[in-house]
Amino acid sequence: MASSSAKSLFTSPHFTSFNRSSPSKSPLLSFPNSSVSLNLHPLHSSSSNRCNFIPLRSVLKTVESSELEVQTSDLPDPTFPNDRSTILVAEKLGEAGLKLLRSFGNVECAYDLSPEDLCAKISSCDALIVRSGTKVNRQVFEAAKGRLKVVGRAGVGIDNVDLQAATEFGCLVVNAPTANTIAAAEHGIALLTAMARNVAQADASTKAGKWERNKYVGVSLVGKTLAVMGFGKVGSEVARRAKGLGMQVIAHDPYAPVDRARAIGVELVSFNQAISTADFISLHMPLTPTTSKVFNDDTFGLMKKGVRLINVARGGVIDEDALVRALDSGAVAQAALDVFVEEPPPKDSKLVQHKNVTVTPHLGASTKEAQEGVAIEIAEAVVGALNGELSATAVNAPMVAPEVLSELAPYVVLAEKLGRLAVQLVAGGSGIKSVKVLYRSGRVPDDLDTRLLRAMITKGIIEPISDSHINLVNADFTAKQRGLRISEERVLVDAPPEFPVESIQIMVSNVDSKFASAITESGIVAIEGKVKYGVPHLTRVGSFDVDVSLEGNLILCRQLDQPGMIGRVGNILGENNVNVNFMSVGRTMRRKRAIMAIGVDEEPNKDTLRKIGQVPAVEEFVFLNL
Ligand SMILES: NC(=O)c1ccc[n+]([C@@H]2O[C@H](COP(=O)([O-])OP(=O)(O)OC[C@H]3O[C@@H](n4cnc5c(N)ncnc54)[C@H](O)[C@@H]3O)[C@@H](O)[C@H]2O)c1
Ligand SMILES: O=C(O)[C@H](O)COP(=O)(O)O
Repeated sequence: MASSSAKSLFTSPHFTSFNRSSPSKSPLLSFPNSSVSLNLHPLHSSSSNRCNFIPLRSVLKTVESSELEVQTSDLPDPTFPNDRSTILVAEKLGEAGLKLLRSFGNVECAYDLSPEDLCAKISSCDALIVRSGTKVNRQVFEAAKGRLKVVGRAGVGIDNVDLQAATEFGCLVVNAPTANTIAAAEHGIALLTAMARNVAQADASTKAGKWERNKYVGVSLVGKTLAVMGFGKVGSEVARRAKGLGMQVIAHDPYAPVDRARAIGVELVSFNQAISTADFISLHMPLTPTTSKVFNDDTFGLMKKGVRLINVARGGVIDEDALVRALDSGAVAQAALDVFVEEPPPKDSKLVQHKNVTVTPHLGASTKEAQEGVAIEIAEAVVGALNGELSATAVNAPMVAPEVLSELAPYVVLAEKLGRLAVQLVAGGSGIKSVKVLYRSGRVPDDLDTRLLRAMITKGIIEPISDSHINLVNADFTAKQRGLRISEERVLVDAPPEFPVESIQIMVSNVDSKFASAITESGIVAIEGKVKYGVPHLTRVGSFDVDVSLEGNLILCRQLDQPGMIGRVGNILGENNVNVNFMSVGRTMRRKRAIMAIGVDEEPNKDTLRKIGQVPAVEEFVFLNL
């Protein structure tokens, strides 16, 4: 979205800045020009927020009294106002969640879409909700053409979502990590007991008219050792239940707190110790590059002969061919599997057909209770994200608590405007590589969460000079991709701690400036701002103190400090119908040099700017678009 004001700013350097000692250079940096937009929303990049804010409590209230039916294909209601968000639900979701979503936006339920159909639909959707059966890959984000703001995974595992691509496209990914924990743990225990007593095989045999009491003698659980691999939410619930069955439980999890394990009487051990001492091994780790095929020929070789394996985590943590070999050789006596590398697995899968294997079709989360819970959990997360709230279940963005978000609100505006000013002060061709941000605060550094401010500074620096749309999700990634290094320092100062930030200073090194006075004695472009009575102010430019509210646009003007300058420049602006909203003068010494900072509501035309440049005492000036 290129605005004409931004274009004229960047393509008319002669009239936007003027420097007697060093004539202005070419337009800013070498990136394409783009929009000038301001937005507090951490996900939306344009200033038009498509969603109306509805507090979640009132959404829930609406849901309770709603009569809406669940339908499998619910095209957007044409009577809905156009600015409602469109939410595509691509896999079956519990009714309570659907109702909550419908009370907020246009909901289309389209299950079993082919990858092509999903890509075709996605460019008209603001949010997408899936379970484990839909691959949300890079093609989906590309096809979304920037509209998709949030992907909601109605469950825990996010291995079917390309998080890197989501981040690059500035799309938030949220999941529903808690509502199906018990269901998955109960399914793990169901598989453990069913496998130990051959329930599935005996059931099939009996229904086939046989009576095979000797063939299906099982093994007992009491006193046996169970290794829980991955001691997270599901793993620890499985451990708790297995202890109730009289099993010895050990666990392996490199990241689990020892205290939590100790509290339920579980010993955390190494990977090798866990798999070599266990009679039963239950898998509960996520599928990641590190855990992919971690159960393979080598590791099966380390296990006790005749071990029994349960997997309700992800098929990909097991090398399935190796498991077939281990089952054939008897190294693994039995396996009970809910999840597979490919889902559904091929009909002739040797693993699925193996006589010592019990299988279910990824049913771990499939209880009525869990599905309703997951649906509500994901609907709340998606609605919250579309409303600009940062979800507690965000997977690819820093989580910022709502109270932090609200107290930082005015500083977020300040941060973006300072970033925007800093980039415009840099002379064309300089190329910004290194930016240092200094936060002065009355709070100890650990008490100041600056991730949101850093993201907004990045947005301010990059958006005016590129096509990128920056939000909290992709700010760090985009900065890195452009070779822009943003370092931060927090300094404790004597200021009231009830305000999170006293001042924000942005320093850009190794660049020329189109306004030489913005360069400090140490040769860096530096500006500083503060929030005063809730309004962002520019308080320092280079070595000059100024005080101008950051609203509208800004003219910085360096002149010889002499009487009548404010009147002269003010007159030129007034004669040309440019309204001055704020003005301040900062000087180094009486009757030496001064900087005049003038806030203007309108963008002065070229002629007006030329007239300011022609005032004899004016040494340099720059027009900056906020
Ligand atoms: N079958 C189902 O329907 C179903 C239902 C729910 C969850 N799941 C799957 O179960 C798994 C666990 O879910 P959760 O909710 O407990 O997640 P969780 O994040 O609470 O727990 C995962 C645990 O695995 C640990 N871990 C990570 N890498 C590990 C490694 N290399 N070795 C050992 N442990 C490692 C983590 O530290 C964490 O404690 C996920 O893969 C999830 O997708 C499946
Ligand atoms: O990771 C999960 O939450 C489970 O595997 C459940 O997946 P599902 O939503 O496809 O049942």
